Amino acid sequence: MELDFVKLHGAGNDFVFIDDFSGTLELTKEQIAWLCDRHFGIGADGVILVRRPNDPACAAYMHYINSDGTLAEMCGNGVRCFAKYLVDYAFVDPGDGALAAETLAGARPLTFSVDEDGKLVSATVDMGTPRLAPDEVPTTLAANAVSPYGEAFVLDASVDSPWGPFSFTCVSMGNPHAVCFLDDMRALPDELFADPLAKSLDTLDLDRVGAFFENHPVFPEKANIEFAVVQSGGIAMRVYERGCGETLACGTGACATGVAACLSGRSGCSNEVHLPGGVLTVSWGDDGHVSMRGPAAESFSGHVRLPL
Ligand SMILES: N[C@H](CCC[C@H](N)C(=O)O)C(=O)O
Repeated sequence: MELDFVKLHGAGNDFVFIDDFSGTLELTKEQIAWLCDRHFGIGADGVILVRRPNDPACAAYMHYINSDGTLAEMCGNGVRCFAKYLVDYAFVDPGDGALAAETLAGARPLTFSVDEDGKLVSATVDMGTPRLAPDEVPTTLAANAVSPYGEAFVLDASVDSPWGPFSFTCVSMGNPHAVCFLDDMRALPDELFADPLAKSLDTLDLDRVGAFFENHPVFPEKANIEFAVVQSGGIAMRVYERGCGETLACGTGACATGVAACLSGRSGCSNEVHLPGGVLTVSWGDDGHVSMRGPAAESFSGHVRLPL
């Protein structure tokens, strides 16, 4: 099988885009894994197929697949890159300044800005309303708090691990997220840090602790695991993504973390989220919707012959 592709990223969270408007492309898990392989393939956190929308109000349907071949309901950085693909490759007029993307989690309206060549540079996405009820995340952890909207939710609930207990606040942005605020890293065991004398979010061994909780039974559909520190200048965050491992950024994860920080009283409801790949601005508005703003960039395009 031979394919044309375009490689794009949002704050370093990167994707292989393939035009599948005919809706005929079926890729196996092995082919997805090969496309995402950073040594033998193109290299990406996921694959996004651009398909004809079911909702006529939407410009196109974004079919997002994690690098392990599993489907995900929503992808925030992916939506901004999706908008860039649609604008830059003439599916949408750059002058429109707005479009709606259809996803498995529903339509996601967005506005975008373009450069002097009419190429999209950033987008602000309406990420919808966070779902907090345990059965909507989903998690088997019991609700222990009530949100300002009267929703029972899981706040800083302790889950044990080989390295002691970690506390999670659970939020769905269409996909499941568990946010752990590292309020006191000194309490964590030295073995979890590359430099025990300088315990920090940056030196936390995410491949061990993230993988453990991604697959924990309290998350029946697995979960994206965020570790965050609320600081005066915003929220620092790293993410171990369901079906991908650590990524440089996660849009839905940044939204979930902003919502969790607000719900827990650690911050207000508008935050700059600082990730290894860049900064995303998230706001949980009075209308209950979360707005996410951030960049989108094209790395390269090409043609590939899949070996499988
Ligand atoms: N990186 C994506 C999230 C992908 C979520 C996926 N890993 C899942 O299984 O939910 C984002 O920017 O929102």
